[in-house]
Amino acid sequence: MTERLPLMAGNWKMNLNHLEAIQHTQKLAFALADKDYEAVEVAVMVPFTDLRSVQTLVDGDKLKIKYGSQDVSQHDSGAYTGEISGPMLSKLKCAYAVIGHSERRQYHGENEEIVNAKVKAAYRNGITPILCIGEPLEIRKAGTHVAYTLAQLDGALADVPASDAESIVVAYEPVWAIGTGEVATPEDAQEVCGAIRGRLAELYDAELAEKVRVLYGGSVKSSSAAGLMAKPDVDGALIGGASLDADEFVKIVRYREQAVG
Ligand SMILES: O=C[C@H](O)COP(=O)(O)O
Repeated sequence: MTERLPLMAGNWKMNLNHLEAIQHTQKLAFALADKDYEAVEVAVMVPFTDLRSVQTLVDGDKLKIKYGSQDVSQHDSGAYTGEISGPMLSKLKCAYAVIGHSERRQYHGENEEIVNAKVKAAYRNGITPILCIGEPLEIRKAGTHVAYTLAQLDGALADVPASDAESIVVAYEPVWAIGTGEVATPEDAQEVCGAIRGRLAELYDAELAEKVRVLYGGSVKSSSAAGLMAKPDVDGALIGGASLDADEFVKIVRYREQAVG
């Protein structure tokens, strides 16, 4: 079985201006030790306006923390006012781009076709997508959450070759758990993360599916991280609110030191 290095990715959402971003990243860099990075990959997904500041810090101080954007345009250049392209992000050495976050789907009308085009734009520019999928509350209540989430996965990966898909990060983020304080149980997370891995094996092959990291996101805190991470198909977390508190984020990175609760 492939060893998957867990990924703890903070999604700052629309928080922290570039000065605050510098302060926050320095705090993380100061708190995290080499041994933390050996056990876990640590990343921050920051607002576009913070990227240059974070890049300068990471490059200048040779920090091991990775960074990326929260979106990417499906187009590489042109008359798309307000958009930020893959080549721009790759010039800033972004390792990752969050794609298809439920807030983008809800507030910016991103559908499967757009998400699929954005996944391809990221790969075209050497950026690894953190693809977000997950069901809203009414779908969970109807009991069709696995099928719903897998359909989102199918749509996002349409015509994406295995040579690209093998590096994708998939984040299962049930919408009802995002920013609500209502974290999914480890069993809920495992059910869908396991199904995602199963579908990757069907779409590609078992070897690829074993390599891909599947994260859970939705109200993750240091008190819930260890329990989620104990599940075999949960390979990390996409952390919103708790990633804005450096001490709490570091505790999540060090989930192995926390009780399984
Ligand atoms: O991308 C992160 C998720 O939307 C989770 O956010 P949250 O941890 O604030 O619930």
